[in-house]
This record gives sequence, structure tokens and C-alpha cells, in this order.
Amino acid sequence: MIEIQNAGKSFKGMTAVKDLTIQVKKGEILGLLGANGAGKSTTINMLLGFLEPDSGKVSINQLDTFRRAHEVRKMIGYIPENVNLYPYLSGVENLDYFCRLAGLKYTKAELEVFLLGCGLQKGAHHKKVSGYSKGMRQKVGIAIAYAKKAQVYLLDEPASGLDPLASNELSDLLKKLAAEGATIVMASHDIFRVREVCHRIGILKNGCLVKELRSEEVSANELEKLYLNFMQN
Ligand SMILES: Nc1ncnc2c1ncn2[C@@H]1O[C@H](COP(=O)(O)OP(=O)(O)OP(=O)(O)O)[C@@H](O)[C@H]1O
Repeated sequence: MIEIQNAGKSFKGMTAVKDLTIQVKKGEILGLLGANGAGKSTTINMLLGFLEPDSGKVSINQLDTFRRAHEVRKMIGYIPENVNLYPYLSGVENLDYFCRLAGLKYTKAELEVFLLGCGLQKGAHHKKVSGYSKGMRQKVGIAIAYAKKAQVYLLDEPASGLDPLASNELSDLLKKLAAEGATIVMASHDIFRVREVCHRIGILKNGCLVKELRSEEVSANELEKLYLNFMQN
């Protein structure tokens, strides 16, 4: 369970996140929408324990994400917009390498099951990652988190630059992970994708949560109107 309670963060006197309170339960997907500079990445960086909030509390499973960063990060899978992998290693070799770094050793067959479970087709498993599309690299990134048995997935702009099919596959994968009990936060500019994949949506503006709603409460068009209204006023 993710708990952000009245968290604030400024950089050189400039507010990035202000009095932010959000909870995300096990099995839930929260989408964070907001314009450039709204505070989405700062929120994710506080959850990752890279940034200490100036005020308030940020915790995952009741552990302070900054003070207990080492323990907290073991529970987290972080998937940035561009997943960094070793280009001259295959998908299986990358997964094996990152699992070993985390102290986990799996057989080749087990690694392949993780990759398949995250949607990477068998034919790609032993090909060099340098030839992978962005969507394929993302699947490996998620497989790394999955193999680490991450309880929390934090995704920053995951659908950006993905073609509709890859983006749709990513949505299905996130829904599957949530159904298995993962807690997921996804920062995005993609209103339609967020509406489609997330259970709840938070709209950030100038570091403040200006609106929180359940996806089922609005159609994609209504969400877009609502979002634009907040951005313009
Ligand atoms: N390390 C930093 N040093 C100084 N200012 C920062 C730093 N990180 C973020 N900021 C500022 O904090 C504010 C919020 O930035 P943040 O990156 O969290 O927004 P965002 O919603 O993720 O934006 P984007 O959609 O462009 O990624 C911005 O004004 C940004 O310039």
C-alpha cells in the first residue's frame, strides 16, 4: 500500500509538489495526469526514495521511502519511459543479469516464463536487445520487476512513443499485474490510456492534486474535457 500524506517538495524555493495526499491500495492502479512540470516525476522520485519530502510523509507498506529506501526499493519495480538494458545481451541474458544483481538466480526456463508472462514472444528471447522495439524493452523491464516479485510498480510515461498495439499490450499487462495484487502508479500524458488502464486518476497542476476520480465515473471524452478545463483555468 502506497501512502503519501501531505507531502511537499520544493527545489530552490520553487514548489514542485504541494500538500499531496494520495493512497493506492494493493491491486489498484493509479494514474497521475498533469502538464509538463506538474510534479508527476517528483512524486515518483519521492516514492522511489530518491527525494526526501520537505514536509509530510511518503511510505510504502508503512516504510518511509526515503529513510528506509534500501528495503523499500526491494519491493519496487521502476519502469522509466526508456528502459535501460544492455544492448549486446539478449532479453534472457538481461533478465538473468538484473536478477543476479538483486541476488536472485533463476533457470533459463524460469527466465523465459517471466518474459513470456510479460508478453515478450519466445522468438525474441535470445535476440540481442539492440534490435528490440521500445515496447519489447519495456516488457523486459517489467519482467525484471516481476521476477524480483515487486509489490509496487512505478511507471513514468510508460506509453509514450509506443504504437497502439504495444500500448494496448502494456495496458493488459498492467491490469494482469494489478489483478495478481500489485500496486501500480503510472504517470502519463495519455488521457485515454490512463482512463482505460487505471482504476483511479489524479490530476496534478502546479504540484497540487486538483482532482481525484475513479475511471468508471467518466468517459474518455469527459475526462479530456475535465483535464483541459483544469489546465486552462
Ligand atoms: N532536481 C530538480 N531540480 C530543480 N527543479 C526540479 C528538479 N526536479 C523537478 N524540478 C522542478 O519541479 C517541477 C515539477 O517537475 P516534475 O519533473 O516533477 O514534473 P512532471 O509532471 O514530471 O513533468 P513532465 O511531464 O515534464 O515530466 C518543475 O518545475 C521542475 O522544473
